[in-house]
Amino acid sequence: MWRQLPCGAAQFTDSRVGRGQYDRAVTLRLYDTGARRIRDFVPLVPGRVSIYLCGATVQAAPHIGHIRSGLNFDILRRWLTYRGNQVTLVHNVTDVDDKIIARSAAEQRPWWAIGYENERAFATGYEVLGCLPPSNAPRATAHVPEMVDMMRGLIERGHAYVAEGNVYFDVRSFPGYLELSRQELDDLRAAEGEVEAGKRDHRDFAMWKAARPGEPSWETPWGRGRPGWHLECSAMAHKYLGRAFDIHGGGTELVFPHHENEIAQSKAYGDDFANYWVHHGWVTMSGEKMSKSLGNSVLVSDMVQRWRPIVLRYYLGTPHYRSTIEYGGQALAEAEAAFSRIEGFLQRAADKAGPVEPVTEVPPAFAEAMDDDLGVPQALAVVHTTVRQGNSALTAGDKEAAAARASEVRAMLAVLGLDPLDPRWALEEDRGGDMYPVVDSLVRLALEQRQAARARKDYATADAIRDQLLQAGLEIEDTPTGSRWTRRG
Ligand SMILES: Nc1ncnc2c1ncn2[C@@H]1O[C@H](COP(=O)(O)OP(=O)(O)OP(=O)(O)O)[C@@H](O)[C@H]1O
Ligand SMILES: [Zn+2]
Repeated sequence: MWRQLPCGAAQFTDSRVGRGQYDRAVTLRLYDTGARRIRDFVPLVPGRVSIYLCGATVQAAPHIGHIRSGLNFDILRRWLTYRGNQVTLVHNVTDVDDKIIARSAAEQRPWWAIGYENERAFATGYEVLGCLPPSNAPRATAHVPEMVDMMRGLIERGHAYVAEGNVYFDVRSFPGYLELSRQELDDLRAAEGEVEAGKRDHRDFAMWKAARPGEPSWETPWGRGRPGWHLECSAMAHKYLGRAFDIHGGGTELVFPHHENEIAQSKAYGDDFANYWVHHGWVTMSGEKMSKSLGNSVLVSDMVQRWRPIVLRYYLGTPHYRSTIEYGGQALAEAEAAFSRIEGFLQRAADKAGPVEPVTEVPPAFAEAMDDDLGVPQALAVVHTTVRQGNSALTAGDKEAAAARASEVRAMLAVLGLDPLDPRWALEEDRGGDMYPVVDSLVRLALEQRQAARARKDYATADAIRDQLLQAGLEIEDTPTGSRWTRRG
């Protein structure tokens, strides 16, 4: 069952991941799409970092690509917090758009019911995978007055015009248009799709769409209508983060047109807008972007039935944020095996040396990797090296060294949101009720016995164990890295 988790379970406190002191020195370097290079990250206000992340269009439940987006920024946020910054993260919800309206008509259900149902599914998806809740998750439809203010300002300054109840942005009025994506206005073709009424130039874009019968609409000085996608982000970033903020993020496909159009609106309105543009790579399937509209979605709700959420987080959160993740079971099995090695060490260290708390400072090599454009793969290599050192210490009977390594591993994992001893992961047990961990350890025991029977070529016993597990309603999958179990059906 895909269960709603208890409210407030994921309340964020700085102390959970951030114990480092902010020393006003630049440590983090980030790839900025605007500059096309890695830049030193200097927040506008020392010790405070403001981030706007383009969020979900809530026409369907989240696939793992959507959650990767939230996860990448969750790790960035945790690292900035560790470095002593107070981070404000705004992650918007697009709760009205063409696809939501089309679905509402097809299913004969209110547009707002579809939006809210999926908004909850997104929030649960992020939470189940251990993302800290954003500082705010504003909905587009709750910010029509702010959008009207922005449109009024842009019309007064000659950057926008009204035509047949639509409000368009005049792209030729803003000289900086297309600087982010480095395109030439002359090369720009009209967007495909329906022709929009009253446009002066085919490249102008709609900020506001005139009402159509049967569709949701809001009152404006120019008649009833509904927001265009780009306007909501400019208006909400302005409202919650002010005239200028540090980082604007989203997937690479948003660079054009969405982020170009946001920049045009906000800057023409008088805002300085974002100081850094951070775009992440996709989760793909057969090389294509996983996408609700392409129908190649792997839903988070399905995935957590087959994989532990912490393993999914490891799988989705540890490749570099600018890389592509081609979805596949083999990589997931490898992620599970790699994560189990870390967990196994922490467990053995606790058995031998007693429970340990995370150290205050992560090892310097880990910090260096994280500072280098959020180099999570390199940082993770430091985790694995530390695990190996810890295992050697255990073998040598050096409890003190093993405990020290375990403390370091926990501190590094906390920054990545992957500390299995963090109470938040106890929520995982909700997947199968309170008995999940008990069942899991019993089934693992049975699988180990089956493995031992196979190793001594006692295939009758191995098969009997497998049959018993199948009869109990479990599915057993043999992978190169070991056997896994899931519940059937
Ligand atoms: N396959 C993917 N991999 C990584 N990030 C993705 C993927 N699909 C969407 N995102 C990101 O998720 C966030 C929310 O996206 P949104 O709901 O607008 O999805 P979308 O791109 O319209 O998805 P879809 O194509 O599935 O409808 C955006 O930052 C977007 O870049
Ligand atoms: Zn946006």
